[in-house]
Amino acid sequence: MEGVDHLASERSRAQFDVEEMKVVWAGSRHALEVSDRISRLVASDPAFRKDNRTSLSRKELFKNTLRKTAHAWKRITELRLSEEEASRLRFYVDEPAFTDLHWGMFIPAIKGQGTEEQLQKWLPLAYKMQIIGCYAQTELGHGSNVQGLETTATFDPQTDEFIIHSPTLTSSKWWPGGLGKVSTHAVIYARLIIDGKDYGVNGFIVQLRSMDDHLPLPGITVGDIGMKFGSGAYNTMDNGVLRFDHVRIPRDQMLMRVSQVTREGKFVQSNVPRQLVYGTMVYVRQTIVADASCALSRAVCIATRYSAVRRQFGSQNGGVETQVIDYKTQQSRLFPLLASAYAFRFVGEWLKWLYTDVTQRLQANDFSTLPEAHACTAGLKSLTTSATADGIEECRKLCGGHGYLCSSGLPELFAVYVPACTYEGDNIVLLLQVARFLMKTVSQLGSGKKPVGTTAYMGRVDQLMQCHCAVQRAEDWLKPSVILEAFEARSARMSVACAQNLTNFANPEEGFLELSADLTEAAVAHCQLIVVSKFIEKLKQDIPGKGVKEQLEILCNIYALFLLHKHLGDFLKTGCISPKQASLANDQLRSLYSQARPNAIALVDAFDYTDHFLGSVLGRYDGNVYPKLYEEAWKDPLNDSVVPDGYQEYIRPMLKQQLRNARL
Ligand SMILES: CCCCCCCC/C=C\CCCCCCCCCCC/C=C/C(=O)SCCNC(=O)CCNC(=O)[C@H](O)C(C)(C)COP(=O)(O)OP(=O)(O)OC[C@H]1O[C@@H](n2cnc3c(N)ncnc32)[C@H](O)[C@@H]1OP(=O)(O)O
Ligand SMILES: Cc1cc2nc3c(=O)[nH]c(=O)nc-3n(C[C@H](O)[C@H](O)[C@H](O)COP(=O)(O)OP(=O)(O)OC[C@H]3O[C@@H](n4cnc5c(N)ncnc54)[C@H](O)[C@@H]3O)c2cc1C
Repeated sequence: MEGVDHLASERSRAQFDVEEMKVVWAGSRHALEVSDRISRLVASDPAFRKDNRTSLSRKELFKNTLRKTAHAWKRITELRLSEEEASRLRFYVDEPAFTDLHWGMFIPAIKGQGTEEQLQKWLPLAYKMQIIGCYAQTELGHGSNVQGLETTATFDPQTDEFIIHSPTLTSSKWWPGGLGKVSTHAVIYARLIIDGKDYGVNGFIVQLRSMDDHLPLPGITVGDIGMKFGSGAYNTMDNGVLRFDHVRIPRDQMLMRVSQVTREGKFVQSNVPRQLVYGTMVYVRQTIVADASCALSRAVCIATRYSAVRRQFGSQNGGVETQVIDYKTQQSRLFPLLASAYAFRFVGEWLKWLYTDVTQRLQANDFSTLPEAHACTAGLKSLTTSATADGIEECRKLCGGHGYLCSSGLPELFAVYVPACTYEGDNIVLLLQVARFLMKTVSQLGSGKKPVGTTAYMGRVDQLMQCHCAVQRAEDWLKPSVILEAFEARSARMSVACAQNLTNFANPEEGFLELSADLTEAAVAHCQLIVVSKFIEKLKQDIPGKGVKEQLEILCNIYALFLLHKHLGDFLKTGCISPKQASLANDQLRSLYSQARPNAIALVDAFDYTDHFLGSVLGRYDGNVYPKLYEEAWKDPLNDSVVPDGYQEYIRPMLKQQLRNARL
């Protein structure tokens, strides 16, 4: 029935103020106003229609994306949208495009690694989109191992130029988004060679295409790398391949904030750490954490609404069947994901603060917090994207068969999201970076150097190695101090165990390789502690609105106790809790699910997603699922004709043949 809210009775059961929860989710009243206004602007503009994506060919899909980005840019300039509004518009348009790399990596790379003069020259052009850029780091042969890149930038003192060259097939740039068909420029990463000496990987601005006719410049071969996972999905993006044949660029197109090459060909290292060449990745990893909460909340919103609509079994005497959301198994799969979406939101907010803080310090030549910023962005990027990709797939299963239909929105969401586990650093490679940081922290404990920031708890290692969990009743698991101590003890004990095992190897690098699987588990434990502790910190803030804080407390406890249940092996093996305490945690978790149940629909309404953005028949706000699913099926191009194309050629002859055989 059109216009009827099938989820109204669910909404009436909510025990908190949904409008105030929307403010908490958005981050502020102002952010909610902007987000709400822009989401409606996008949803009401037919140019941003997206329900036909999965049936378009690659060429149509790509052209459609070009049309949408041009329209988006027109609206941004016509309406004079602020950076915040423009970025919300990009979010609600919900389509990966070359503009992501232009705004998200090309501009930040120049900003972070360029000198003042370089910023003044390139940024105005890029901001007005008079040039379009991408971030070309990865090559066919090397992605994770940035130090292994092969593209060369050889200084020619005669002409004051660099010669950019791809010496091997494996040195071809491979993957950069926006490179294949659109970008006119790129920040490319290449080995700096002066007078035969290799000075390692640096960034260079290179023009790729003519500004007159868009043709590649001499010496440049560029194209798209081909179809990717899923229909629609990330295929709106022109991930590209690029080869250089001795392409010359002026010397001042090397990004020279970190290192410089003088007119005489002298290499000069600034007083900033070399690692700043990797700065753009730190920036993007931080944005990816915030984005994880968006992708996960979207899947959870669909699965929660559908779970309240869907009924199976349990009918007594012809009465209504049970809503599947009332099954404890459904709750134990769904509610931890709901809690994770909120947890990732808050850790994302905190990470943004950390990133801003480290950037300000870098500007003042204080590099002390850079290793922590790298470890946190790498680790949390890894943790949140892995959990989100798995969570989206779990939401698909939570929707049963209908979740497999493209009209559920979940297959495309998964296909677009899952490369986040790989891009901006493979998740395992990034966890190993965290592990390195943790091992360094543990090794310095005896030196009197006090760990700070997210590793401050390691400073209490003696106490954490011996403490006994105080839980005696299930309710004790609701105390933040109890949860924190259990997570800190588990993380400290796992790191210390790894550090002790490493001492059994004569060569520490060999030991690190041999123990790398254990090390990634220690890194996960540390990152989970960060997420739990930031959720707990969030709850210490003043949070207005009837029942809002109480609901967040329930979600925080679900998140922590769900992790404890999932990683019980770690907690028991390290002796942080006893089997009896584990079973009390489980009892508490079941009780928390019951408390979350009446609020589930309102908790996903608080994400404030429009039906346009959700793009899901199952997740519709009004819960009117069945008529819409039925309607949607008839829109499939296969249903354009009752008898399919191909009947005459393939089906009819087969049927006739069977008939002839039967007569013989
Ligand atoms: C609709 C139209 C709208 C119109 C427009 C509207 C406006 C829109 C506005 C906004 C839109 C914005 C949208 C943004 C969206 C962004 C989209 C993102 C899409 C993502 C696409 C993907 C891109 C990529 O993938 S780029 C390539 C990424 N590559 C990697 O991540 C490679 C991974 N490898 C590495 O990072 C490193 O090599 C390493 C970490 C593995 C290190 O390797 P290793 O060799 O061991 O170490 P080494 O290099 O020797 O380093 C030694 C020490 O340095 C430390 N270190 C390493 N990395 C860092 C770092 N990043 N920072 C600081 N320190 C670092 C390392 O720990 C070592 O330290 P130690 O103390 O010596 O141990
Ligand atoms: C959709 C998408 C968009 C992208 N966009 C861009 C872009 O715009 N610009 C750009 O420059 N790049 C881009 N990339 C490339 C991306 O950054 C790399 O693919 C990524 O960094 C992983 O590197 P790799 O492909 O070399 O993986 P590999 O390193 O080859 O990984 C293969 C396997 O080896 C394992 N492995 C590797 N090293 C280690 C180790 N030291 N220890 C243990 N295991 C290890 C990994 O865990 C993985 O299982 C994009 C990639 C994708 C998928």
